[in-house]
Amino acid sequence: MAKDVFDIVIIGAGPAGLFAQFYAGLRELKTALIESTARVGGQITALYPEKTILDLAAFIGIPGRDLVAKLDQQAQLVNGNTFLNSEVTDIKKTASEFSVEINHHAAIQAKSVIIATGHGSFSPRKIDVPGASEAQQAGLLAYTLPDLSQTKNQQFAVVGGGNTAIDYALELVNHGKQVHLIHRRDNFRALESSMTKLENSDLTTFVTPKKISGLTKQAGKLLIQLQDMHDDSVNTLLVDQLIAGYGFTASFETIDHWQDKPQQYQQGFLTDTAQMTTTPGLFAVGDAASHLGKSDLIISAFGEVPIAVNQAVRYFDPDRGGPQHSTAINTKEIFKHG
Ligand SMILES: Cc1cc2nc3c(=O)[nH]c(=O)nc-3n(C[C@H](O)[C@H](O)[C@H](O)COP(=O)(O)OP(=O)(O)OC[C@H]3O[C@@H](n4cnc5c(N)ncnc54)[C@H](O)[C@@H]3O)c2cc1C
Repeated sequence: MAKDVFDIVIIGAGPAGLFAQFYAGLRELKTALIESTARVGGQITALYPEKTILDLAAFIGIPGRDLVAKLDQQAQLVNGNTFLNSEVTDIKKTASEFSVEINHHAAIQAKSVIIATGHGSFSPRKIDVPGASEAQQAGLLAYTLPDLSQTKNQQFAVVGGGNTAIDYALELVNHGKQVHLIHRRDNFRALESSMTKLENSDLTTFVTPKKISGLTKQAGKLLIQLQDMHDDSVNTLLVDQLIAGYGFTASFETIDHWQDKPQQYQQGFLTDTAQMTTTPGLFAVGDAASHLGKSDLIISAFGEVPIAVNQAVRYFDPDRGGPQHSTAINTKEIFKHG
């Protein structure tokens, strides 16, 4: 990771963090967007990508995944650095800067920080069966997709019945991989068009209604014991890798260990009208920001972002002035591809 000092480090790439990166780009700020998971979109990506969001100004309903795609596309118009699989494990304030620790080792320096962590870091729901931790250590069980360019002629199993599992299975099929989709029920709770694609693909085998009862390493592969949900009969399946797609849970545990953690209020950090927390230079937006009357809605996050970014500039560069209206911005100068 670069040793430069960023103008703003944005923690969390949910809707608030993604929009913050774009807006900060409009102000030509040097930003790093740090996200603990492998994917952007926060709660929308993790919990409800297929739901139609109805309460956003100007959209007569937009599916969650389409909103995330648009936010991501917009953030990529400007210069900004994005680091996925990177959890902020500590924040320390020095005399003039913030030191933001990533994954317990590397630290980056910033003049200001915007916390957009929602209700905490997402971590995958784990499989709790005999042999699971040994299989994970051996690289035969994973909770996110592997680098698919490195996998040739491999057989995968995906377990789970919701969006996460279906997204993983579809991604594998789209890369030409054989997928055994294991679920304890015959029905899946996922986007219909994704299910249709999987059902129409020769690469998918549905293994239902079955639950995994054990995992065993066998000559570099993984032997999955499967128990039938109707008659309890057991059979096995041998694959190169099992990907568990049980979804994610959010936790404040990591944030609770930050050294310069600002004062908390309800489920977030107490913010003033400048979106500043109780630590000067440390701002919060979206679900991570809390004050009397706050609504945890995407539209509220979008409104808080310009306030936080503009006040961050005022914090580290009081003479700079601004902001200007976006109509006065020369996109040829600011957008990466004019
Ligand atoms: C089922 C459901 C339906 C909803 N429907 C609607 C709706 O219709 N309309 C609406 O307006 N709102 C809706 N919401 C609420 C909306 O999703 C949230 O208000 C919104 O996601 C908040 O965005 P955010 O960017 O602040 O946080 P999040 O979306 O929570 O994103 C936070 C990101 O920060 C990351 N992160 C956390 N801690 C760290 C760390 N230490 N280091 C690095 N990264 C970290 C997380 O992994 C996550 O990606 C719904 C919520 C749920 C659960």
